[in-house]
Amino acid sequence: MTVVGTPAPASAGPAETLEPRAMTVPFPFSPSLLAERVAVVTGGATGIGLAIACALTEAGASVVITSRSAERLTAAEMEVARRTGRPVWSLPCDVREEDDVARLRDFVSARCGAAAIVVNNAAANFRMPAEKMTGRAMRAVLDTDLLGTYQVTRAFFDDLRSTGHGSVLSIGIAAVERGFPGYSHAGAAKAAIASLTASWASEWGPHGIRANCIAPGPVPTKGVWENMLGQPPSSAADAGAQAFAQYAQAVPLRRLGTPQDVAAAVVFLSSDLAGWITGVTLTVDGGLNLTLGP
Ligand SMILES: CCC/C=C/C(=O)SCCNC(=O)CCNC(=O)[C@H](O)C(C)(C)COP(=O)([O-])OP(=O)([O-])OC[C@H]1O[C@@H](n2cnc3c(N)ncnc32)[C@H](O)[C@@H]1OP(=O)([O-])[O-]
Ligand SMILES: NC(=O)C1=CN([C@@H]2O[C@H](COP(=O)(O)OP(=O)(O)OC[C@H]3O[C@@H](n4cnc5c(N)ncnc54)[C@H](OP(=O)(O)O)[C@@H]3O)[C@@H](O)[C@H]2O)C=CC1
Repeated sequence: MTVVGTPAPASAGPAETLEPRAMTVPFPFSPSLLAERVAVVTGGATGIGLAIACALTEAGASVVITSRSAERLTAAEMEVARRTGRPVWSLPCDVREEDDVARLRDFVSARCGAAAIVVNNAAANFRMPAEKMTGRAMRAVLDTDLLGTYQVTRAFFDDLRSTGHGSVLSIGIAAVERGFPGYSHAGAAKAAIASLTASWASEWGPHGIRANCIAPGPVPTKGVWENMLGQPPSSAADAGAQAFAQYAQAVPLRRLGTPQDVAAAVVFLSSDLAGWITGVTLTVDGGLNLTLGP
């Protein structure tokens, strides 16, 4: 059984070993909480998406993960099985490509049945000053984060409705209404995702589909290190690691987030425990947004 905040395995790379740990508590949900439910997690082979796939699996769901890399997906299948003792299924899919997304829907349906839970976690990012932002750069991120989220969710609409308890969860970013300096493309995409979520919640509530957004604060995954900060640090003495350690002191709860912090919120919001919660953006950031002023 995995736990929330499970320490990284001995084989983990430097980025994982430097990840700050949550308080270690037993997996808090019943293993039958999501029994008979089928879940799809985009970007589910790494970082936060992998933790979400593990947590949904542990809560009893049948989970399909997807990303562009077949290699990473195969490794993730093994990792989920190792951590949970249960299988997941995977299919490469670029969320920007409509044909890929249609294949994904057919694959999920054939292997597991109608999806009741869709987690839009796939995203792309790179630092670029706003005045240098080309149309191609803007589109690369909007297509992945925003169009991908819309496209995947819409493809599964009939499935979500047919289950009678559909749940869409999209991963945003905490305090996005303040902008995202250096990443204006990702900030715009994530802000739009919060609006999409509210529209879906209103339009699809009568169909029994809930739609919510989770907005994490900083979670030092390998993806963040590689795409936003350069190479992962080689040791805790590395300047990047030191900067993160300092950043953690600004957080009221005095630590950065872990993928498991976000995954626990996903399991709760996906389940009937949250059966009357829809259209919300839940911030998961240790209180960091409270320090940013009015
Ligand atoms: C607090 C933290 C919050 C959030 C965290 C995360 O999201 S973590 C998630 C982190 N995970 C990830 O990010 C996942 C991995 N990321 C990726 O796969 C890529 O970043 C991608 C999907 C954006 C590439 O999309 P693609 O194959 O369509 O790209 P392309 O090659 O066709 O280029 C299109 C245009 O984009 C530009 N441009 C592109 N890349 C860079 C760059 N590195 N550098 C600079 N610029 C870049 C470039 O201008 C190019 O136009 P040009 O100059 O040719 O006219
Ligand atoms: N870590 C953090 O501090 C924060 C993260 N977030 C959000 O959390 C989510 C997960 O981030 P994190 O785990 O840190 O980073 P990762 O880089 O580990 O996760 C991003 C995932 O998206 C997948 N992906 C990227 N582009 C595509 C695409 N076109 N089609 C399908 N899959 C794609 C990647 O897989 P592949 O390359 O194989 O396609 C990767 O698995 C993202 O939505 C991110 O914006 C939000 C706030 C803070």
